[in-house]
Amino acid sequence: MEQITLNNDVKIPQLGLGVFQIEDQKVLQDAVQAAIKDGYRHFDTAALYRNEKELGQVLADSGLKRDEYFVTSKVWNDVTTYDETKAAFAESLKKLGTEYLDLYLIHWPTEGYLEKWRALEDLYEDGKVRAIGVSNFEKDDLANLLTNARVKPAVDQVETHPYYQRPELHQLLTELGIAYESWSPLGRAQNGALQDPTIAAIAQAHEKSTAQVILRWHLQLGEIVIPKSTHAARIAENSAVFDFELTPEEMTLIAQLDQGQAVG
Ligand SMILES: NC(=O)C1=CN([C@@H]2O[C@H](COP(=O)(O)OP(=O)(O)OC[C@H]3O[C@@H](n4cnc5c(N)ncnc54)[C@H](OP(=O)(O)O)[C@@H]3O)[C@@H](O)[C@H]2O)C=CC1
Ligand SMILES: O=C1CO[C@H](CO)[C@@H](O)[C@@H]1O
Repeated sequence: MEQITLNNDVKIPQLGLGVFQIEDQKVLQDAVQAAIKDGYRHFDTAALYRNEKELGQVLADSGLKRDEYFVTSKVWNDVTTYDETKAAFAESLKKLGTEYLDLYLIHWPTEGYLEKWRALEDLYEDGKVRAIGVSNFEKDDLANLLTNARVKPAVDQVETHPYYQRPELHQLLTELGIAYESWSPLGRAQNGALQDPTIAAIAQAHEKSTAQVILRWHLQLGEIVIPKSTHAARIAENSAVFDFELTPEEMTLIAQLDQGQAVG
């Protein structure tokens, strides 16, 4: 699995498994076990997803050593103070059954996010989390955070797919040295991108699926991606994206599909 080096030198596998909406223990177990077999070593959860305990259990039973996989969790919007953030982090660690997180994110820039960031900075400086970052932060939120931060976020996890490409945010994060992580990278399979004729033609040329072309496009833009699936065949398909390359012309054709349309 390819890795990206974050701005604090921590390495993150560029592709991971998102586990939003996988709450059933058996379904989660099957998905994560299938992913591990296919080489996934990066798992993206959140307090909101109500599956940290189940994910922690599968990882603990996987036979992988703790430093062989990367786990992200996120502090939800109902947490608004420094102390609540520390408590939420401790709760996530306990549920995940681990002594540290690889990446902890502020899920949305809602009430108290500067105070929440101070708690994340302290957790980071205490060695409880290897990298800290944000999610769903736009230009103004980032500017405000950076004015007040001691530690620069390592990552901004934001919605991105071919019909919602966000080139300006991409450029800004590149300039700031903050890694771009894409959520709903397949447009949640809801917006038609998986059936797009331009993407289908590119897929046919490479003997790949449209999902693989979309994920490859994200990877070639330097993004971290966390597609979600509960189906073993799709989990395998989504990880088989490191053995082909889109041409500059194909990247341009996909760039032209942007509609500025979010799904989340
Ligand atoms: N920070 C944030 O605010 C947010 C973060 N996230 C994170 O991002 C992850 C991914 O985003 P998500 O919203 O789940 O959307 P995705 O873009 O990953 O799409 C998931 C959907 O696509 C389907 N799918 C997956 N692979 C394929 C394939 N190869 N072919 C056809 N269909 C496929 C899945 O179905 P099936 O499972 O049936 O295979 C599911 O319905 C989440 O799990 C979560 O970790 C998501 C939303 C917000
Ligand atoms: O992580 C998340 C999963 O999706 C939800 C609905 O789009 C988001 O609100 C949330 O941020």
